[in-house]
Amino acid sequence: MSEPIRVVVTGAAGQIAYSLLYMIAKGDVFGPDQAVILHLLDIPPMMEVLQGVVMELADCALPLLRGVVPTADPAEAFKDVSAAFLVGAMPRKQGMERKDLLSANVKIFKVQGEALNEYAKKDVKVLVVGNPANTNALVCSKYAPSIPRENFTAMTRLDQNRAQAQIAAKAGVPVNQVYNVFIWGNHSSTQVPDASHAKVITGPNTAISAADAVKNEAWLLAEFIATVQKRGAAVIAARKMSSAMSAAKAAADHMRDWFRGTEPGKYVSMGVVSDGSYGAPKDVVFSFPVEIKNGKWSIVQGLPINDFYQQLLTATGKELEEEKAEAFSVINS
Ligand SMILES: NC(=O)c1ccc[n+]([C@@H]2O[C@H](COP(=O)([O-])OP(=O)(O)OC[C@H]3O[C@@H](n4cnc5c(N)ncnc54)[C@H](O)[C@@H]3O)[C@@H](O)[C@H]2O)c1
Ligand SMILES: O=C(O)C[C@H](O)C(=O)O
Repeated sequence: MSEPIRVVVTGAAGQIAYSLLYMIAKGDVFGPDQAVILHLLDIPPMMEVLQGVVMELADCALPLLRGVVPTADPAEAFKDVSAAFLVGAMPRKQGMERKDLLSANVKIFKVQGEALNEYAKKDVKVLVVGNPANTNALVCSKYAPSIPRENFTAMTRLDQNRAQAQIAAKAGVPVNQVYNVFIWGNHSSTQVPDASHAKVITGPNTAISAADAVKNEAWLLAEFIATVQKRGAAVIAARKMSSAMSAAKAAADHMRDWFRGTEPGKYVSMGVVSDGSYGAPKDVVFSFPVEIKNGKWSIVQGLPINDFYQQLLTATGKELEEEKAEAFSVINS
């Protein structure tokens, strides 16, 4: 058993954290041999609620959990952390787009970027979940210049998981038989769920394309894309609250793969600071298919993209550039 690592979860008294903390503390993310000390950040009015979460974590009697630090102080929360789940932010309500949260949330990520810069380990891996996640991740990275930009990522894994589940249901196979469906661009309704490279496992050493498995190309190009793009809104309409259990699972998947790597030939979606690959605008946080080895992600290069998807990629990239401009005008106002 190695030394415990310190992991911060912000918004620790909120909905997503309620599921996520358990997954981290029981070893789903950093593995069964990695002990953790959880730092729980929330705002001062939530400290009493947070005490209830602390009690429940103790009552789970989890052997990997070696300490819990509940706090409203970013300096204490980010001190010496190796991983940061930035969840704390306002969720959208029915009828809103995620970018409508920019003015409420973006300043949180400036403050937390500064705190990461000052107090976290220099190799900290940061996952931004709070919406609008891509642009918040970009802001956070800008205010943490001493930490490499590739250490700041935004969550599009929930969209990928949704896409995988849709294809599995349509093909009539368990979800783990579907791979290489991924998400391009923004975690917004312009995101591009792309099944054109997806495969469905049909036997011990055989796989076919998702198109052959679902036998319905028109569905893959229209209803599938729209369902995944609008799934967050559909959950809000039904639950009257935004997704939480599935968001926590996706955050755990994202950080697990980042720390522990991806299987050869199997790609995952991550919002990362764009280098302009596939014609995406540079210097926005854009979701790409990535492979991960030794704790480092790299964008999968050379995938053929047809005109249909290329146009969608251009639109989601444009939205990210607009969000970026708005975010910095809010911060500078
Ligand atoms: N990227 C994704 O796929 C995805 C999925 C689901 C939800 N989200 C987003 O995640 C965020 C959190 O959702 P939730 O359902 O847990 O919301 P929630 O309202 O249940 O919890 C948010 C928590 O954050 C806390 N908080 C607010 N400001 C803070 C700050 N400055 N520092 C620390 N904590 C702070 C709040 O007090 C609250 O306890 C929302 O922005 C939501 O839209 C993103
Ligand atoms: O849709 C939302 O506002 C929450 C989250 O981003 C989601 O995709 O479920």
